[in-house]
Amino acid sequence: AASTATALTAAALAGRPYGLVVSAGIGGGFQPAAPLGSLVVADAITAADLGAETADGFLPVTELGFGTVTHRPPKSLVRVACGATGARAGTVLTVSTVTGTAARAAELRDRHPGALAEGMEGFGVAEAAAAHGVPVLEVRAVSNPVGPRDRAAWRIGDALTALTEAFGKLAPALESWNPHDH
Ligand SMILES: O=C(O)c1cccc(C(=O)CC[C@H]2O[C@@H](n3cnc4c(=O)[nH]cnc43)[C@H](O)[C@@H]2O)c1
Repeated sequence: AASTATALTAAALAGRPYGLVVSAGIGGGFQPAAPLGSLVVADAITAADLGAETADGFLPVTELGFGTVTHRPPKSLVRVACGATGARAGTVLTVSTVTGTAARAAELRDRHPGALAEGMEGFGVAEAAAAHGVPVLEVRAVSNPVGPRDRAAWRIGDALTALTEAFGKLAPALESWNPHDH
């Protein structure tokens, strides 16, 4: 978030503002919807653990009366990104703690039925982009299942290969994206 805000501010001050922010990386995939090596493009970027724990369960900051928990990339941008890369569109959760148990995965799935993946940076990047009025896109290549911690199940190399291939197709598609499309 800090780096994105700094880059956006520096570019704006230099008179060459960015037109789009892309947050990309590896991530955990909710199974079976987002298999290892597959790509997810966020149609919602949601802070999954930004709020308060209460005796009755988790309350997002929005229910505490302030803040934001979801940023929504432009629909046309999501469509273009999925069309170019074959990615699935769904909610990508931003977490501060990587999910490591089946119980936590189930809790997140209950709270966010549209979630396909989780990562750690998307929401902060989206906050910075929103502060500058710049659209945001989040792309995750699935390196591990969301669930019980199992380092043997990680496929970071495969995910990075998928992400690299996706960017070969994504970059030209983004160049031709018209921000005024709906
Ligand atoms: O130690 C672990 O059990 C563990 C499991 C998965 C990921 C990590 C990381 O520290 C990854 C940080 C890095 O990768 C992204 N990422 C990848 N998989 C996940 C995930 O399942 N949940 C959240 N973030 C993930 C993350 O965006 C960071 O860039 C450790």
